[in-house]
Amino acid sequence: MENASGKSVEQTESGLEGFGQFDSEQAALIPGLPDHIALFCLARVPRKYHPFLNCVSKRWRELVCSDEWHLYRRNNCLAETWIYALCIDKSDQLCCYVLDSNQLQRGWKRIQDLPSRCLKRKGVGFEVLGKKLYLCGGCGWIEEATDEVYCYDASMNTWNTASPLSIARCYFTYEALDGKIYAIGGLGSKSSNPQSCDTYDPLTDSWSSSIDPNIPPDIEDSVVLDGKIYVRCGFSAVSSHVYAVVYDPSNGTWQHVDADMACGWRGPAVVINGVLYVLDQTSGIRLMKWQEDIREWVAVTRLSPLLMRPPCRLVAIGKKVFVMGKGLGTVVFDVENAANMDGVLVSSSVPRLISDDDEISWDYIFPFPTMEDHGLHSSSSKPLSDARSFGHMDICRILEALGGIDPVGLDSQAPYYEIDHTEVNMADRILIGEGAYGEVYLVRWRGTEVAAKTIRSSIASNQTVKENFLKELALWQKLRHPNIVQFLGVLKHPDRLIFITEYLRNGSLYDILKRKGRLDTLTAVAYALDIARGMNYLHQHKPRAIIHRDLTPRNVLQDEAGRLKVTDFGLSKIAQEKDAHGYRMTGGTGSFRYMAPEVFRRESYGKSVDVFSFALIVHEMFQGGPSNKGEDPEKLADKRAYEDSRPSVSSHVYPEPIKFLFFDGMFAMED
Ligand SMILES: Nc1ncnc2c1ncn2[C@@H]1O[C@H](COP(=O)(O)OP(=O)(O)OP(=O)(O)O)[C@@H](O)[C@H]1O
Repeated sequence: MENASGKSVEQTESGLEGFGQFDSEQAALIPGLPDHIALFCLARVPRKYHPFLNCVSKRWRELVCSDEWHLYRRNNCLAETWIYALCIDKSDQLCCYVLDSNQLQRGWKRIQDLPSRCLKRKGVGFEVLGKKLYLCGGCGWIEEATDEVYCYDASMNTWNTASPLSIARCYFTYEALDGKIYAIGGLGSKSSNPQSCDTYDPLTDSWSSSIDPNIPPDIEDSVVLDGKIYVRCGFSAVSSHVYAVVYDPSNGTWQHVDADMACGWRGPAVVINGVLYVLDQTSGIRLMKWQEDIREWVAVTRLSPLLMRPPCRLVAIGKKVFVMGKGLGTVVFDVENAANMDGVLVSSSVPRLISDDDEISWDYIFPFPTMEDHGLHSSSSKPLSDARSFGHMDICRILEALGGIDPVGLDSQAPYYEIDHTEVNMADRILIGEGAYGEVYLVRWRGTEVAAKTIRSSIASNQTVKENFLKELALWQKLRHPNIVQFLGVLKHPDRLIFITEYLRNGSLYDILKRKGRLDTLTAVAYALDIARGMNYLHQHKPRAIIHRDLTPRNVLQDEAGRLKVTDFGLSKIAQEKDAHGYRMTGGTGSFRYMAPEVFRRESYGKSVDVFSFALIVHEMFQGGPSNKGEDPEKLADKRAYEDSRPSVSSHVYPEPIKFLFFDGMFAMED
């Protein structure tokens, strides 16, 4: 595979020849098109849609995950670079964030957990080669430096172990150059000599080591310039000066860097168009440039401390400089424009993370799928999942034959759409209300007001209840209808079960009826139609109808435009579980009032139970209050279940068709 990738650099420089190997014998990538034309088109699909491509067929997945695809996109300037940042979070554990440099508005996203063995490490190396991210060495408070290396394959979204470093080291510097990783200097374990350089060759998955007395142990930073690795060292290494050494891989020599260059190199560095830029944070934050012709450091611009919180680090992509401060607050500017600007730099920026993590290291790679992509795009939109959910069995068969996958199917291992809990600031939550399952809060997510529904730990701690609940949410997340409250995701929280839906600021139909009493006919009919459309959508769901089971005015919410939307159909599953465990359903909040007889009798039931509840809600809208208002809801449900009692219908309150609707609903025995 790696050999093939080396070869395909040359093959694909000029065009699509590198994909010739895909042509033979297999079914066409796109039926009716030669593969090289299909590839020409597919490679131009933006990065954010690759997870969708991944799911169309096995062959498309193999293509998107291949080195050839990666190289082709890079060689044709189609690649979209993502920046990876290694941070230490509040609990003192390593974590990794990623930023899509073309979509800054999406902000930093946390990627899949790092290998558990290295979570507590410090001084690790973090470097990129191709589409792989390497996490090397490091040490812990009680753990000596290690030689372990882990490799993250961004196209597969997996971590694996790679060949260990030649010697254990931590707090070293690392650079990628000519397709190899160099791990330089740092501190070692008691038995190892870190005054050496380890070189990793991905073609052989092996490290080779060379010792040189010029390699300093106290390394601050490094950068690749003119095909050489420049390493900046701390103050204390030799006398009281900052000094730097340079490694030339062409002859394997280490030399000291001239003092004029070394003394002005006072911070993280990047190279843009062969010019060295340094972020000097010793007084304010200034971007300096090394002007080789006059051999001087020249100030390019300065950054407002209001924009950034030092310590800052730098990454360059093309002519763009990304400056990351504390909590990954990020400022981006074009270095050419910055040079023409006087004074404080104004630029685009990415807000810092709420968790205020301290970043310690980062790098960037050319993009391949990451956890964020899978999390954001995959679950609700997999072609096979969609085809199944809409009952297009013939399309399912085609997709299955081509190796399509269904991550949201009922038997799926990844049934719900996760939202990183750091994206929602629960500290600023506003309590909207409380139901049988927990509190509902108004919170902000990605700049939008959303409702966060918390599930009491007494309910969510039951594993069966939780699993059923997540299964229901997996179903809900696929639904889209103007009269259905939009489910947005489950908050990935270590010890809470919280899910996010759209926020409907006008409250529930229960609130409306309480406020207004009896509704005029036009409004009541409009509301009834809204509910009916939403319910019809649920009942028409394929391959199985979704039955609400707990349709009440409290579970019908109104948006700002006055449209009603049905919610909480997933929760009826929990109610079942609660019943099974001896809990009451939602009696306290009045569900008994709208409960169909067969549900009360705990018989098997179908869509008609929702029709029953719907009829009672319609009745209530015309009547101006719940039927049999004074009666105890549970006794009422009992009477309806065992004595066939039904609310009375006064002829003057209802228009004739509504009266029929009401009777049909109340006495509907079959679906
Ligand atoms: N998406 C939402 N947008 C705005 N308000 C909401 C949203 N979801 C729920 N609420 C409000 O929060 C309160 C509690 O809702 P919740 O669904 O937890 O309980 P309920 O429906 O009142 O009762 P039950 O738990 O018995 O169904 C209600 O007043 C409801 O109007």
